[in-house]
Amino acid sequence: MQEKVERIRFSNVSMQFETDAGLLEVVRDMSLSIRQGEFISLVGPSGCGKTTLLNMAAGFIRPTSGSVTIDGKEISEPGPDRGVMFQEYGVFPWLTVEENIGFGLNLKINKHLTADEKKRTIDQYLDLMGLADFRKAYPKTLSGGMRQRLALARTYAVHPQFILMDEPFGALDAQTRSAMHDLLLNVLTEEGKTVLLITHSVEEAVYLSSRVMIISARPSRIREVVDIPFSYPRDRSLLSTPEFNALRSKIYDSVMQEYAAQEALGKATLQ
Ligand SMILES: Nc1ncnc2c1ncn2[C@@H]1O[C@H](COP(=O)(O)OP(=O)(O)OP(=O)(O)O)[C@@H](O)[C@H]1O
Repeated sequence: MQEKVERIRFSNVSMQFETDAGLLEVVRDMSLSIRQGEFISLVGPSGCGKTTLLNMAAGFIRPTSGSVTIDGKEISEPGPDRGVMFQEYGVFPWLTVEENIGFGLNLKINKHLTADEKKRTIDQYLDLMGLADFRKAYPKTLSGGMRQRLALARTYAVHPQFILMDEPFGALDAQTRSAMHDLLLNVLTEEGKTVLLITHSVEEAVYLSSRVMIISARPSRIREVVDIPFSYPRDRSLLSTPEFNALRSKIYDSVMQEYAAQEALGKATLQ
């Protein structure tokens, strides 16, 4: 099999934050690489530094030491090659559905697009996400699942090469969450994106990812990288196979050990 090219690389990354209680060491000497077309999930205890890592890849913050690069070039700021999606704040409440999808298309970076091309892209994503009947609606009138579909459409419409997602489905009910997983997998299979996802759901991580990285308690390092051997496209029948359940249990056990370590750390800090 041909080796896929490396796109994002964390090299010996450390991160410390100044806090009222002193210096907080969040990430210690972490190295990891993400290859073209991979779907990587980060799982680990709350507060271990997952969002901090994603923020570095997004270009929102820079590490205290070490480097984070895309195609060998140091990331120094956010860029249109990276679409970022959070649990909340994924959509602008003051814009309609179609204006939200069109937002990124109207930025300076896309000034080469004609009005016709923008409209076609907006229509395409309205259809793909099942939002065509709501194009003039404002986000507050949509359900949680529809808002997340809109956030996904907005992220996708500008065709980023990388999708960085921080617990994007955390607030959704189980059914909507499942529907979003399958929608995401469909779109990804069509467009071959490289994805970094943070999730607290081990099942979600195993179902969606090609590799799952288990992050340790603080100061975080990579405890384990688990290859997920199931081919794409995937469907929900995978969830009831013994292979899926074995991987889920194995990862869950590792994550729970790190949760216990993080909790002990919290108690030690409180003493
Ligand atoms: N700008 C900052 N200044 C000070 N401390 C920070 C800052 N950003 C993050 N932290 C601290 O760094 C630690 C890691 O935070 P981070 O949000 O990366 O964790 P996480 O693994 O994503 O957590 P969760 O799973 O709960 O979202 C936390 O203790 C947090 O309080």
